[in-house]
Amino acid sequence: MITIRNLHKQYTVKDKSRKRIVVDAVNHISLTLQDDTGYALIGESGSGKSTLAKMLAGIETATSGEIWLDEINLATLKGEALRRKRSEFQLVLQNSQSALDPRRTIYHSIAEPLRCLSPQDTPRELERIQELAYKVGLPEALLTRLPHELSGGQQKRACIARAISISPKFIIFDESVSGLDVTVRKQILDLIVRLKEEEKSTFLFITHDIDVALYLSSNILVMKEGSIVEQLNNAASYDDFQHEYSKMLIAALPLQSHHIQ
Ligand SMILES: Nc1ncnc2c1ncn2[C@@H]1O[C@H](COP(=O)(O)OP(=O)(O)OP(=O)(O)O)[C@@H](O)[C@H]1O
Repeated sequence: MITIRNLHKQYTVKDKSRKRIVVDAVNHISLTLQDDTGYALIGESGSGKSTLAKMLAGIETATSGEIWLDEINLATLKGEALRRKRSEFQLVLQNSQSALDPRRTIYHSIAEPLRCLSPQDTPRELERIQELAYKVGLPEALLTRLPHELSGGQQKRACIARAISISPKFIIFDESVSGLDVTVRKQILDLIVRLKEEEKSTFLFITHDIDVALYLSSNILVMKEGSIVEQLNNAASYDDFQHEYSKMLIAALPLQSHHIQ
């Protein structure tokens, strides 16, 4: 179980007149994410979704507040213990190309977390990487290629294989299907739905697209100006959203809403 307690993130930025102002990107959020459960987090651009994801993934430090994994407050860990617990949080970013080392093969990128956490002998590692490639629908022949030799969808599959390689407790997908064409986007969404069933991980899927959120999960969190304004546990359609802001997001959808087919 992941427990977020009063998590806060402030950035200091300069406004137009170069005066320093403080932005509350994430504003005292408290939240519990259950094991082996899928969640979708939606909100407009600038609502703080990525900042929350980065704090969960350990890329950003919180200004205040706590993140607990089961009975452990991550802030109390150091060194190897922290590295091990941190590896339980894997992040799949929107831009796969920047997430994969451009000079190393796809095999190497997928194997990296495994090598860091639990090095295995070469035949066992090879077997595991082949198994992961199969799981995410990545042809084995692509493992020896460099990232730029793969399509956007294939790169995404490689990033997902990397994230699940060490069977983490928690996987965060940050806008992970943005920028893919409609058909490829659907394939990756279906892959994520399947993996959610197969893997014993908690999934948090971050998107600004309410249709994508509904397609992926019935547990939906709505974020506005750094706060979670609505949390649904059995969402099945637009009608389930009650908060004014959620309704505004739905009203702002194009008339011919792009339900995922
Ligand atoms: N490194 C940073 N320095 C200063 N301000 C930042 C930084 N990162 C984010 N912010 C600000 O924090 C707020 C939340 O940004 P964040 O990227 O978390 O939103 P988001 O909901 O993920 O948006 P998007 O959907 O566009 O990615 C915004 O006002 C943003 O300008």
